[in-house]
Amino acid sequence: MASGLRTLGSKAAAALDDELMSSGAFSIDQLMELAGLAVSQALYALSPPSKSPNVLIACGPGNNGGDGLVAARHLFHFGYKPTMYYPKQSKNELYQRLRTQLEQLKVSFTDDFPSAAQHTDYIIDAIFGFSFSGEVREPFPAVIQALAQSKKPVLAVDAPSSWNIEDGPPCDGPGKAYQPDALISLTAPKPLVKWFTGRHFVGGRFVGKEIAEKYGFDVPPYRGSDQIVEIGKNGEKL
Ligand SMILES: NC(=O)C1=CN([C@@H]2O[C@H](COP(=O)(O)OP(=O)(O)OC[C@H]3O[C@@H](n4cnc5c(N)ncnc54)[C@H](O)[C@@H]3O)[C@@H](O)[C@H]2O)[C@H](O)CC1
Ligand SMILES: [K+]
Repeated sequence: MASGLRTLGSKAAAALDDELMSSGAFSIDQLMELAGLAVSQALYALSPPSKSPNVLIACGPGNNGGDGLVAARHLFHFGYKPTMYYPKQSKNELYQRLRTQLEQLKVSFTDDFPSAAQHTDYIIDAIFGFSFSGEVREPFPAVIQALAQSKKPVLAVDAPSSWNIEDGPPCDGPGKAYQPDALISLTAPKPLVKWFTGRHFVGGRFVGKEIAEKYGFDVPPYRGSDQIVEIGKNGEKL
């Protein structure tokens, strides 16, 4: 309860996703679009394009990476210049379409994350979310290392990548010293927020009170038409 809001563990988050996409009648495209839009709005709240025009977005192989691809498109339209690092690309049609949409906007892709990280203004970590487990596999250890050592601010999507969803930062390895500047939790904070010390947003506005109660978390106190809400250490709206 470090954020003051009740949290959602990794198994419950996956079960909720399944329910939203079965009896809830949502498609993954819809959920990912709202999640990615919320990520882009969190970055805008943290640092508008006039302050940090260049954004490097690291995307992993799953839906966390998909949120990063969607966020990049919105950020482009907000006036940022996104650069993508997306080393393990899924053959799934949804991800291919998200990539094509970026290519049509002439968004650039890089293979060298550590070098790109030195020449950007802001970094988005969309590598792993609530389905991450175990030790970080190649090619991501060097990326986590670069995130941990980054002098540029980092916004993590749903989880600081390499952190255990329930137990927080790993005891050793490249993620041990990783503490991003900001985090956007999607739908609800995960238990790892207990170890997180930066600015905390919640987004992914697609769940009503009834479902939230069933899964034991709170619908965040969104204001008006906002897709995100910043949460203080005691759960208050900032
Ligand atoms: N309801 C919501 O809030 C929604 C959130 N979304 C986002 O989806 C992710 C969860 O997505 P999922 O595809 O289940 O998993 P991940 O992206 O977290 O990762 C899976 C991916 O990573 C690989 N992997 C796992 N462990 C490791 C490891 N140790 N080393 C290397 N690779 C690893 C695994 O093989 C998979 O390929 C959630 O966090 C939100 O960001 C949805 O967009 C919308 C609904
Ligand atoms: K992440």
